[in-house]
This record gives sequence, C-alpha cells and structure tokens, in this order.
Amino acid sequence: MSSTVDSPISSSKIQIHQLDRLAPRSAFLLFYAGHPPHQTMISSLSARHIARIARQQPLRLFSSQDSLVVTNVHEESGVAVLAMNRPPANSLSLELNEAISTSLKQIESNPKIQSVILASSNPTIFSAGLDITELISPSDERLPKFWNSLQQVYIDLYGSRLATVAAIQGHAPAAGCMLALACDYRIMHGGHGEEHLPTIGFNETQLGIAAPPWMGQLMVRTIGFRPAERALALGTLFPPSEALNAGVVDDVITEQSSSESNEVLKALLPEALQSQTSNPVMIKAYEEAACYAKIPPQARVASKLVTRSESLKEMQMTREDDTQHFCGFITHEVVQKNLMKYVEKMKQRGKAKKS
Ligand SMILES: CC/C=C\C/C=C\C/C=C\CC/C=C/CC(=O)SCCNC(=O)CCNC(=O)[C@H](O)C(C)(C)COP(=O)(O)OP(=O)(O)OC[C@H]1O[C@@H](n2cnc3c(N)ncnc32)[C@H](O)[C@@H]1OP(=O)(O)O
Repeated sequence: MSSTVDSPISSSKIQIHQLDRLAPRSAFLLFYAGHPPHQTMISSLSARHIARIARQQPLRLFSSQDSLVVTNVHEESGVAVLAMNRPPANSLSLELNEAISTSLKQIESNPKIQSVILASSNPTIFSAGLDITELISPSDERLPKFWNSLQQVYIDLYGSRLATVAAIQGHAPAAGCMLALACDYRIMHGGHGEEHLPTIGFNETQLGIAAPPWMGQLMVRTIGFRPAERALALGTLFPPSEALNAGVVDDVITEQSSSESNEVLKALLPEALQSQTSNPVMIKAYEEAACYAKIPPQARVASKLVTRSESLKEMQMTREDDTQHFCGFITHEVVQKNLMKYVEKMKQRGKAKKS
C-alpha cells in the first residue's frame, strides 16, 4: 500500500509495463504530457500496439478498459476522477469490477495524484450493486471469478494509497453502498424533492440473501455496532437525511452553487461527466479531494493503515473461504428462487415505469 507513495519509478514506466499485460481487445484513454488535458479513445488497437505508441510519446496517464469506467486527472490539484459508466444502472459485472480495479491502479501509479473521486456517469444512480443477472443460473467457472473481482475492488479501494471520495449522485444499494463505504469520504445528493430521493444501504436481506461478513463489518465500522446490526437485519435503505444522521455518509448536498471549482471541474471531469461540472455534489467532492491532496501523503497513508490494515489482513486471510461460501450460498435452490422472483419484480417495475 505505501510502496507506491514512496516509489521513485516514473509513472510512465509503470504504465507501459502494465499496458503490455492488458487484454488485446481493451480500449484506453490516453493522456499525453505536454498537451492540455486531453483524451483520445482508441478502441481498435491492440494493447501491444498502444504500448508501442506510448513508448514514443511521454505518457502521463492512461485508462480505462472498454470505457466501462471513464477517468481523468488534474495534476495541478493532485485530483483524479474515476467514474463508473455501465448503463443503465452501473450494476457491477465481472468486467466492470475489473475495470474499476485496473483504472484505480493506473491512477495510483501517477505520483502527482493524491486523491480520486469515485463517481458515476449516471446522474441518478451511483451503482445498483451487483449485477443480479450474474447471480442467476451462474456458470461454475464465472461465479468464483466474479466474486473474486468484487473482493478485489473492495481491497483496492479500501487499501488505496489515494484519498478516495465518493460522489454519490443517486442510488447506492448493496454493493453500490459497499463502494461508497470503502472510500475515505462520502458526499450524497439530497435528491430532487420527496418523490425522488436516492437511497443508500445494504438491502440484501430484502432479496433473501445476506451481506457477506466483510461487507457487513464495513457498515459496523462506519456507523457502529447497534445501528449496523439493525440496518443489516432489516435491509435498510437510507434516504439522504437519514444516511447523514446515521453516519452512512459524511455530507448531503442539494443546493446548486457556483464556485471557482467549476473551472477546475471542466478540466478534471471526463467528457461523459461534463454535464456535472456545476453539480453541487461534484463541486464538494472536488473540494474535499483537493483538501486531502494537500496533506503530506506518507502521513495520510500511515494514518489510513492505522484504521484499515487489520480488516484488510483479515479479508486476505478469509478470501478463499468467503468465495466458497458465496458460491455455495448463491447456487442454493432456495436462493436461486428468491433471486429469480426479485429480478422478475425488478423487470415488472421497469415495464410499468416505461408504459
Ligand atoms: C449467513 C450468511 C453469511 C454469508 C453469506 C455469504 C455470502 C453472501 C452471499 C451473497 C451476497 C451477495 C451480495 C449481494 C450484494 C448486491 O449488491 S445484490 C444487488 C442488490 N441491488 C439491488 O437490489 C438494486 C436493484 N435495483 C434497484 O433497486 C433500482 O434499479 C435502483 C434503485 C438502483 C434504480 O432505480 P430506477 O432509477 O428506478 O431504475 P430502474 O429500476 O428502472 O433500473 C434501470 C435498469 O437497470 C436494471 N437494474 C437495476 N438494478 C440492477 C441490478 N442490480 N442488476 C442488474 N440490473 C439492474 C433494471 O432492471 C432496469 O433495466 P431495464 O431498463 O428495465 O432493462
């Protein structure tokens, strides 16, 4: 975790090395030093081809895989953005999980970056949690891989050397909530009137499943034992003001505000998020991220280790068992029936909304 902070290796060397290892069909956003903040989507080139081009140019940062996430960096402030971009709901598939982990590592390898904002290109949904279709009649090969990719996202986010700020523009149920809780700071949108309040929380029990121990413990560490015990049992989804009162989020923002951060956000936000430059959640997220970026990184990372290293170690130790438990649980006949019923309800609701 701290080795990246102290690493004298230039970011471009690390990135080229990583590029060679990436899947040949991946697409990347390339950022070249010396140019103004600049992105180019190259979808038809192989990784090896891109690596060759990269060696000829001073590479500053590149990301992201298949644009399931979009990223950008603002080296002047030390802040980056990593936004999930999997319509319609940013539900977490194996590929989205892998893209989040890969992009986070690429951002971490830029020594000028100290903070990252985890965001969504969907202005009303942060992430709908696990892609439930991954859980229904899964293949024996894909299911453990899928769960491993989720564990890895948790480990990467929770143990990142970067300060992580979640910009929660909309709904964040279940594993969507886990992403937010694994960050250092959470800012949630207050919603657009009582009718359209976003919610956040672990609603697994309402689906007939239980949050795995490491996810449940994350809630316990965030809001305390008794409130977490109740919220986990009931599958509570907190609207913004209740989430703030319970400590699930650190800040709730509704008011539109103009700020000098707007200009920085224009440079910082990837194209898919340009409509969010005057969004109050994004402004606050940037300000918070910039604030963290000013703290001496070694001290900031060391303090993060104090609170997080034990649970990360535990996660590593129990990871294999957790995967086995998950696969056994999900493939159980009763659980499969519950999940199918839940998806059917979700589809009916979608149809009713559209008609
Ligand atoms: C003792 C036990 C110990 C240990 C246990 C061991 C292991 C643990 C085992 C299991 C743990 C499993 C952990 C699970 C964590 C999860 O994340 S489960 C997923 C939970 N997610 C949800 O329940 C969210 C469902 N979605 C919603 O509630 C709404 O969609 C949402 C509020 C997010 C947004 O609402 P709205 O804006 O109205 O949008 P729509 O509902 O219309 O949705 C838009 C389209 O997106 C599709 N969709 C939504 N969510 C998902 C999803 N999670 N997966 C796949 N697809 C999703 C939805 O169907 C719509 O599609 P359509 O446009 O109709 O095609």
